[in-house]
Amino acid sequence: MIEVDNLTVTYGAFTAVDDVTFTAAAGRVTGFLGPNGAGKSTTMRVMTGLTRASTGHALIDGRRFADLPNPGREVGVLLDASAQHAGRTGREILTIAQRTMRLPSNRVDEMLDLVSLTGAESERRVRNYSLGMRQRLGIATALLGRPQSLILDEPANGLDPAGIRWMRDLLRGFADQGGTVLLSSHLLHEIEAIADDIVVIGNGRIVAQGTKRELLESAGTLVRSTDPVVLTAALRDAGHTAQAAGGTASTDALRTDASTDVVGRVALAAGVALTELRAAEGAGLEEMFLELTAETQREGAAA
Ligand SMILES: Nc1ncnc2c1ncn2[C@@H]1O[C@H](COP(=O)(O)OP(=O)(O)OP(=O)(O)O)[C@@H](O)[C@H]1O
Repeated sequence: MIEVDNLTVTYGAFTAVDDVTFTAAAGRVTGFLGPNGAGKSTTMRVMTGLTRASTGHALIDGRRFADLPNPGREVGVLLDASAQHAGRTGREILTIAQRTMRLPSNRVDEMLDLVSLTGAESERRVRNYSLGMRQRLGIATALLGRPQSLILDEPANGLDPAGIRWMRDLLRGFADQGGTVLLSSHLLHEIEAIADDIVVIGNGRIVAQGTKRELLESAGTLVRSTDPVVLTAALRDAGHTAQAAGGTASTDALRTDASTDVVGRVALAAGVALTELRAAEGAGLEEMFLELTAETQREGAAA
């Protein structure tokens, strides 16, 4: 289990992480989702002892990373796949990690097999690896010490579709065996496809968290009509929320907390023809994410 309690990180006058609290539970995949610059990497750097918390703390199975006697055996970390020593081969990098963690030497070949790096590829210098190969090597390094927890920053970055599927299955299997997986992404569909629990961060603050199901249910109903202005007013008069879906005014789609049958009745009474009516779940997490982070997005801020 990974616990983050009231974590704040400031750089001078700038607050990169602002009183963040969440838990990534054992046996579950927790997706840490947010736009660029939201504070995901900074939070993960605190978890792994690379950045100091200004206040609050992050614990891995009840202990700070710095207090773990052999950290690689407790928590597998992949923060930046390109940060590996470019002049070493993949095999050398794994072998050094294997020795540092005092693991049996056959773990290196086991991990190379697991991440599908061939013998020839493992002898190639990392500077000649593709980004996807670096990610695979990074995941191999993270898993080497049979840790109970994984902390992965944008692990799908650079993987092709088959690689993304492979990683998803790997992390699912890890969680199903009781492991804790925390992975960050700004790729909403990736998180939606893999996560059990989701923590959404924007401008250093948690803007939503819960199980994927809860967050999708809270997405409400999506409705398109011939007259969104009249329908918005009618829904609000009936005591419901109604706003442009996706946080923009340039669409005829509305999101409301009213159920689909209520929307149908309100629209009929208001004389508005509906062109689409469905649970917003089908629209996926993306709209909710855009809406939740509209104020914190760079594009949103510039608009
Ligand atoms: N050492 C530092 N000094 C000053 N500001 C920093 C430092 N490290 C990070 N920041 C700032 O903190 C904010 C959060 O950055 P962070 O890397 O945690 O975001 P992120 O959510 O991981 O974004 P991305 O998806 O782009 O990787 C950014 O505005 C960043 O510029």
